[in-house]
Amino acid sequence: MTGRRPIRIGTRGSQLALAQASELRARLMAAHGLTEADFAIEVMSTAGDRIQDRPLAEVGGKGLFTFEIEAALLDGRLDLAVHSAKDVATVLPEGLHLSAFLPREDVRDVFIGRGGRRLADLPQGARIGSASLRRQAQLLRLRPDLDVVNFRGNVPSRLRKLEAGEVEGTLLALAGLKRLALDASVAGEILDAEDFMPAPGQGAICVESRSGDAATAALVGAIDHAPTRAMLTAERAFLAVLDGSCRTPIAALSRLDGADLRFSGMILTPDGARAHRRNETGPVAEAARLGEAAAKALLAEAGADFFAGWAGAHRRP
Ligand SMILES: NCc1[nH]cc(CCC(=O)O)c1CC(=O)O
Repeated sequence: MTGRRPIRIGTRGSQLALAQASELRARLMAAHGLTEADFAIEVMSTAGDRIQDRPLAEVGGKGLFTFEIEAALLDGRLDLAVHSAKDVATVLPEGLHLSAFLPREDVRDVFIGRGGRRLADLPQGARIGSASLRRQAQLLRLRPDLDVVNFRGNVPSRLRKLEAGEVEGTLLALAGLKRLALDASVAGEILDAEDFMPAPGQGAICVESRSGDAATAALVGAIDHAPTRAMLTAERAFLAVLDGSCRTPIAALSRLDGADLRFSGMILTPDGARAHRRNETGPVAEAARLGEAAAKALLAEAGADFFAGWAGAHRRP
């Protein structure tokens, strides 16, 4: 690649985003015999980074962490962008596609209690910080007495706020802690993914690029991880059906079992009082259909009144 302009990778500037960009670069270097000098990591600020004082739900979740980066891709200022798959909207801007998925990290959430406290040991009414409606709903389902308050900021700043006593506990994705090498030092309670379901896409990193850019597609296609792509295809199809219909908490879980994909999807009311879950199993090749089928079944099962009461509550990552 010597003599060519560097491959420009767009990313947000959080520590987690930079760790993800480094991971992508390392995989591309290994696959193609490239060096760091062949890449330029372009750090970009997004609306999601700048708006810290309001719940994401109020701001409107879709594309909040990706819009500026996608505009730079479309303008040709970037060759590719790296995102947490969880933050990527189901409908991409015209002209962009997800050209690769990296091997998925752990999908589970971790409860981090002040002083190492576990969820079951929290006092009545304890204040828990989370900006995620999905986590709020599942937490309240287990512990309706808890007081869930909005809690924004990147992973290290949330951990600092917890330590400072702003809240008694918080929930984070284990994947993020691992990528920041914080999983060993942060005493957390790893929650079983069956009992406390992850967000669609949680723990996966995806690469976005221009649909017509064959050179970039070939470059990143070499590191595309087929099992992760299959799981994400089911989860994003599930989300795509529900996104247009509701703004309630949404959780999903895919497991690969030989040639089969076992998909579970769940919708809840934000207070956790009602929840519907649906499982669909079928060939990996039908991943999208499994996710869609689960979503349609849930829409039918939950009924219009399930969604009506929560029209003002937006989905949050
Ligand atoms: N909503 C922000 C966000 N997007 C991706 C991750 C974590 C890493 C991942 O799920 O891949 C996080 C932080 C968190 O939920 O703890």
